[in-house]
Amino acid sequence: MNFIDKLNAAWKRNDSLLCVGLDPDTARFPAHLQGRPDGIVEFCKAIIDATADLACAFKPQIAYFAALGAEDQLEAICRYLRDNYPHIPLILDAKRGDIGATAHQYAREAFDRYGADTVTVNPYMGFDSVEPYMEWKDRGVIVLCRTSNAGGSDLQFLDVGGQPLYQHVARLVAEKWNRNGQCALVVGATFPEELAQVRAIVGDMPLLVPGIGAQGGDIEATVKSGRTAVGTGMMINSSRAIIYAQPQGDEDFAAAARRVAAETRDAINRYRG
Ligand SMILES: O=C(O)c1cc(=O)[nH]c(=O)n1[C@@H]1O[C@H](COP(=O)(O)O)[C@@H](O)[C@H]1O
Repeated sequence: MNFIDKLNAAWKRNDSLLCVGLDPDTARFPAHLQGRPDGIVEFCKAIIDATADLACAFKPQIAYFAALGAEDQLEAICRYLRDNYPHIPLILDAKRGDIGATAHQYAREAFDRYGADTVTVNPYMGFDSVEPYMEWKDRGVIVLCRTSNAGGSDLQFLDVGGQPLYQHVARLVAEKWNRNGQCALVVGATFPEELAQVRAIVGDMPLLVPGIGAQGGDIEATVKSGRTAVGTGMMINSSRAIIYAQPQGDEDFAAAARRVAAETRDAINRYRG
């Protein structure tokens, strides 16, 4: 099954547009997992098991692993996801961008080494820096368009021929780059008006939408701006607000993550129409 079909099935199966972000910061781990050589794997497995029926995707962020030289733990987590939850898309968040020959190696890393269903890429170097990922026709390519951070406006809002650059990127991907129907775009939940603009440009193309939760994006505005006619179309990511949810009563960290993930999924579903 290709990435788009898998995503469509996951939206339906779990009645969810929630993507659970795996950004494992060991300093924020519960005491019993700190200092353990397999601490990241155990932390992420517990989060995955606690939220898998609530999520339409999981998104590990590679920097949290690479910074610690813990790529072996990222491999183990990706394997765990593929073996136990093969119906849930695995998004590798790497945001790579480089010349074609190097991009091909990054694509091998994402798709062959980690077995990701899809990967985030940076379009700044143009089509020949993104094309190598498209050789894996059953995988997805998620192109940065309108990022969730304030500084995204520094470049993405520059006027190019009467439209902001992020709209140009949306058109380019929708009309030219998406030859195999495998592309998606990143649009931040912190900018619902731009999200609506992008949705109007790209039709039903899936959007990865980070920025609810810790970054403060408004769920109602996000869903109303980005949903498709059938009330799907988005992987709405929340990382820190879920994986570091404060336990209540005698909950453990994974139960707290499940509680917040369920609340978030339900809040999203309220506005899907
Ligand atoms: O591509 C991404 O996932 C991404 C794009 C973007 O514009 N903004 C953004 O926050 N992200 C990622 O989404 C996650 C957001 O994490 P939280 O703010 O903790 O929910 C992080 O892994 C970011 O690297």
